Amino acid sequence: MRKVTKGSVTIKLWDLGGQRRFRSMWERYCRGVSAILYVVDAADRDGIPISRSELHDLLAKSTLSGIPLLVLGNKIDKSEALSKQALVDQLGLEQIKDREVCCYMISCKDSVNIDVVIDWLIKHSKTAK
Ligand SMILES: Nc1nc2c(ncn2[C@@H]2O[C@H](COP(=O)(O)OP(=O)(O)OP(=O)(O)O)[C@@H](O)[C@H]2O)c(=O)[nH]1
Repeated sequence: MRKVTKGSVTIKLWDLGGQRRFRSMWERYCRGVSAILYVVDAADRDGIPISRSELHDLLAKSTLSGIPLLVLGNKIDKSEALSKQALVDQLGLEQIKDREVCCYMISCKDSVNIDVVIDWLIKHSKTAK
C-alpha cells in the first residue's frame, strides 16, 4: 500500500499484480474502494483483448457494482501505442453503463498526464465527498 498526499487529501493505493496468478485476488482488494484504476499497456496491442475480458469479468462482480473506474493507457511514449479512441473501443469502455468511467492516456516514463490522474483520484476519494 502506498499513500499519496496532495493538500489535505491522502489517497491510499494498492498496486495489484497484473499477472494471471494474481487476477483472482483483484476482486477481494477492490471491495469497498472509492475507485478502481485499471492500467493497460497501450503499446501492447496483442494484450488488449485479454485486458478487455479481465476488466469486464472484474466489473461483473456484484460486490464491485457502481465503483468508479479510471482506465489508464500507459506507455504513450512508444510509437506503437494505441490512440485513446482505439483503446476505448478495444476495451469496450463505452459498453460499461453501471458506473462512471474515465480514460486517460499516460506515460509513466515521461510523466505525461500523471497530474490529471492524481486530480481524478482526489475528486473520487472518500474525503473529498
Ligand atoms: N516505455 C515505457 N515503459 C514503461 C512505462 N511505464 C512502465 N514501463 C516499463 O514497463 C515495465 C513493466 O513495468 P511494471 O511497473 O513492472 O509493470 P506492472 O504493470 O506494475 O507489472 P505487474 O504488476 O507485474 O503487472 C518496466 O520495464 C517499466 O520500466 C512507460 O510509460 N513507458
